[in-house]
Amino acid sequence: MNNWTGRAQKILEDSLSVKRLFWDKQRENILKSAEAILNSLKNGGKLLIFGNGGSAADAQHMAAEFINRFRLEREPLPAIALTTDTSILTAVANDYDFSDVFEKQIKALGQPGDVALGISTSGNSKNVLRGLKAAREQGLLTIGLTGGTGGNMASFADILVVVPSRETPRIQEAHIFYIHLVCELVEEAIFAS
Ligand SMILES: O=C(CO)[C@@H](O)[C@H](O)[C@H](O)[C@H](O)COP(=O)(O)O
Ligand SMILES: [Zn+2]
Repeated sequence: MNNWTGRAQKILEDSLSVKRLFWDKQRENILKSAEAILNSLKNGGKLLIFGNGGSAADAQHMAAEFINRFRLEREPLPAIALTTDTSILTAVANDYDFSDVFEKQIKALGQPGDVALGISTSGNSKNVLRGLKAAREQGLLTIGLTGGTGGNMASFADILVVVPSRETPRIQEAHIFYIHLVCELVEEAIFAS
């Protein structure tokens, strides 16, 4: 049998310390971005979320929490993951380029006052950067959820939320903490009496 206990323990410790460091170093940006989402929703805006691979799953996960419910019984909140319609994704990628898949949807669906949340651990996925750029040009508030150096996301994000790690899986584990934290804070602010 493999002796995985030590290795698993190390992965756990790394994951915990990245999350702790994330909170310690990025508290201000985390809370500022949650407030921006809250203000948008309170004023009739919506949240558009996008990313690749694990971050596409995170985008869908977050949209589901907003539309269905998180911890409170309450009315749905408007959020759309731009990662789910395979007809749109394949048509745009096939006819144009994969780097256009989020930009086109932002142009079609984004309204001034909405929030665009682009998720990329490297901060360098072209389609995510193009989505954020289009969102900014269209008057949306842009949030970049990233890791490491933040890559090129700083150029297109009004608020940059950076997980201080260079390990994609550890960054993603902190991203899901961020997503649940934002859902919980926003839901309580709107619905808890
Ligand atoms: O979940 C993982 C790795 O943990 C992968 O699916 C990962 O998300 C994909 O390789 C993405 O394409 C990486 O893109 P990005 O985070 O650099 O924007
Ligand atoms: Zn992953």
